[in-house]
Parts: sequence; structure tokens; C-alpha cells
Amino acid sequence: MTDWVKKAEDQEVSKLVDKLEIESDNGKTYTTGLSSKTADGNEGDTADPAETSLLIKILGKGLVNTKLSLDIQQKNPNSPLHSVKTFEALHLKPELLKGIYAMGFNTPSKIQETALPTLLADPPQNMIAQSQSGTGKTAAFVLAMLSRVNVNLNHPQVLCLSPTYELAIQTGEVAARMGQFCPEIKLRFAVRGEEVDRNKRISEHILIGTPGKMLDWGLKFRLFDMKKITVFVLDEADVMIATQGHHDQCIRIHKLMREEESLDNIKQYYVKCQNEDGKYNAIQNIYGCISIGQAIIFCHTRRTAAWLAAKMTTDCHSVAVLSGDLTVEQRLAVLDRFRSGLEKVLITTNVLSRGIDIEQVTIVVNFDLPVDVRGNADCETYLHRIGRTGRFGKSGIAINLIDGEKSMAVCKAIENHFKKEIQILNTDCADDIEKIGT
Ligand SMILES: Nc1ncnc2c1ncn2[C@@H]1O[C@H](COP(=O)(O)OP(=O)(O)OP(=O)(O)O)[C@@H](O)[C@H]1O
Repeated sequence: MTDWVKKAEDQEVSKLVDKLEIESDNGKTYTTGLSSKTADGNEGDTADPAETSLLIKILGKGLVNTKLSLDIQQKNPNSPLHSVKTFEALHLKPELLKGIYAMGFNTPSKIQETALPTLLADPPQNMIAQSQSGTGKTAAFVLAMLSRVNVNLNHPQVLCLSPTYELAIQTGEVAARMGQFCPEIKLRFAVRGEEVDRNKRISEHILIGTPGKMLDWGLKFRLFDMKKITVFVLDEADVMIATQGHHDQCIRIHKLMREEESLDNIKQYYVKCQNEDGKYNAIQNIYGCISIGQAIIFCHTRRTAAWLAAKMTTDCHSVAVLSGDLTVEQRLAVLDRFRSGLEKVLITTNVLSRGIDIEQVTIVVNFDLPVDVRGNADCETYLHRIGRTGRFGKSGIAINLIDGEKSMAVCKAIENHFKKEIQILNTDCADDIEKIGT
């Protein structure tokens, strides 16, 4: 594949992700923020959704793309229908394997063998997949839907949106055939003509339907709890987002399901500092105490990030810096170095607040608390920032540096919003930091 072809494809994928407003973050989906790039680095630095999705795609290496091959000969290794794996190698449940074989499938197609490991991964991952018509996409996501149902819970867990009545019915039929040896999995169509008892909650595990009906059932009549949906499939995503009405409904449904990251395993602190120099002293104390793991320091502007990085480097601390003025390639290089532990501390802006996982991060420091354009607490960004630590059930620490009444008010607003205490920490007392930093 020539470079320009790859670039064009990457851009296409980014555009798609951008329109969808979906980012990958280990099984959770989020809407992205808006970009407000500035040239001088003096205003809030934010993430560009297309760039973020590109980074995630490259880092995750999970995105499927079989568009290049046109030949559909099963034996041709370049064909999207060709496969080297068996269905057994995909670790599917025996009942589902039986269903697949009963449908006459012998080996997985390329999209199936590439997509299924990600679709079945634990912890769950988000995925956007694209391949030619008739290459087995439906079968792939239906298998993932069926695999993820917990039959012990009698409420909808899987939601599949289709652009039309007919397509929803077709998908449901594939699910019914594939799941024929799993009689305990229950499915329901949410399409025109389907009526439900408004006094009863829906108990089926899988709902397949069109966006309008799904919104009626989930939001208007509250017949099921959107927050309990763990698998969300947007079939024909390009069509959905290009169709007026559907576009807004899909985004609405997606937002209703969005689950906030839990703060339960993150201890939050604040440190009162006199001014910027005081904040710098706090940073030095914290730096000296990170014996395990790594830290990310968030600044509001690129200028502060650059200033802090330069000051720390002068003081012989090894730090990495990542802000919106770097190209995607440069950001990847910085992230790669940080991931491999070459630097203990990464100084960044909101450009990194969402979607990018670095497992070994144990401390997140807000050099500046996140605020919106009016200077009010930006709780969502706070959550995303501190969510960079304490991932996958590990414990993490968030330290907020406060230098005046305004930032104290922002800190209090965040505390009230999440109803979780942010404890005071005395920076002069090295013991305190030592205790939490190790
Ligand atoms: N691994 C397989 N082996 C044999 N047949 C398969 C396999 N996977 C899917 N099929 C069959 O191939 C046909 C196309 O599959 P499917 O509908 O999943 O493709 P698709 O990519 O979703 O198509 P479209 O883009 O048109 O929606 C179906 O008849 C399906 O039963």
C-alpha cells in the first residue's frame, strides 16, 4: 500500500470517528470536546477529536480495514473473505460455535478474524470497523452481541441501532439463527409496529431496532434503563450519521448510555500554594516521591506546560511534554517514550485528557484546575483528566494545586459536583506526600 493511500484512509477513518463523536477508552464511549487551537499557547489547549482518534487508532492498532482488497476469492490471501484462523481459535462459546456451523460457516472471514478478538476483549474495547459489503460484518458484531449477554440479568444489555426497519429485522434474524443453541438469550425488536406493555419493564437481553423507537422505549416511556446497556452497536454507521434525524437520535442515545468514570479508586487531594512558585515547589516534592509508577501534570495552557517543562528540566528532572502544538507523529513519539518509562513525568494540557491510556500512571496533578471559557469548574474534563489514573480497578491519586480564592472555589465546585471529598494536603510535610506517593 502506498503512503498516500494509507494517509487518505486514515483521514477517512478519522473523519468518521470525528462525526460519530466517539472515542475509544476501554469499553466506554465518550463524546469529544471541541477544538480551540490557538497559535500562541496562551489560551486553553484542547483536544482535536480527529487527531485524538488517529492517535488512539495508531496506538491501539485495533482498527479494522480491509477496504483495499477487491478480490473476493476465499483462497486468495489478499481477499477480505480469506482467513488463516478458525472459529475455535476465536474462543467463542461452544453453543455459539454450534450455531455458526449450523449456519454453514466454516472459517471466519478477514473482518471476523480481525474484529472478533477486539470485540470480545476484556476489558471491553470500542471499535469502528469497515469492510466491503457482504464480507461478514453483521455476523461479526452479532457474535459479539451474543457473547456478551449475561443471561442471569433480566434487562436489556445490548442495543443495536439500524437505519431501517428491514435491516433491523435482518440483523435480528441473524442473531436468532446464530443464537439458536442459546435459548436463554432473549431478543426483542424495537421497530415500528412493535408494542410493549407500558406498565412493564422490558426484560429481553438484546434490543435491535431503529433510533426513534429506541428513544421512545428508553427515554420517553422508560421501559428499560439506558445506563445498563453494556454493548452498543451502530450498524451502517456512515448512513446513520449522514441521515438527518437519525444522526441526532443516535448521538442522544449514545449520550444517555454514557457512564461516568468512577472516582471510587482515586484519592483526591488539594494543596494550597501561595503562587506559581509555590505550585512549582509542590511539584518538586511530588516528583521526589514518585517511586512507583508515573505522573501526568495537566496545565491549562501550552505556555504554562512549556514553562513548567523548561523549569523542571533546568532542575535536572527528566520530563516529557505534550501539547497541541506538536504534530501527531511527535505526540506519538512522546507517548511512546513515556509509556516505555523513559520519563517519569509527562506535562501536558487538555489535549491528553481523554481516551489515551497509560496503565502505569498512578498520580495525576492538576497544576491548573480545568475551567471553561467563563472560568467555571469544568467537571467533565476534571473527570477525564484524573481518570488517566486508577484504571482497571487500580488505585490512583489526584493532586490539585490551588493558588488563590478563585481556584479554591473551582476545587469546591468540583468536590460538590462529584460529592466526593477532596482532602487537604500539606506540601511542606514531605511525609504526607511520601505516604500517598508510594
Ligand atoms: N464466516 C463465514 N462463512 C461463510 N459465510 C459467511 C461467513 N460470515 C458471513 N457469511 C455469510 O455471508 C453473507 C454476508 O455476511 P454479512 O451479512 O455478515 O456481511 P456484511 O459485511 O454485514 O454485509 P453488508 O455490508 O452488506 O451489510 C451472509 O449471507 C452471511 O450468512
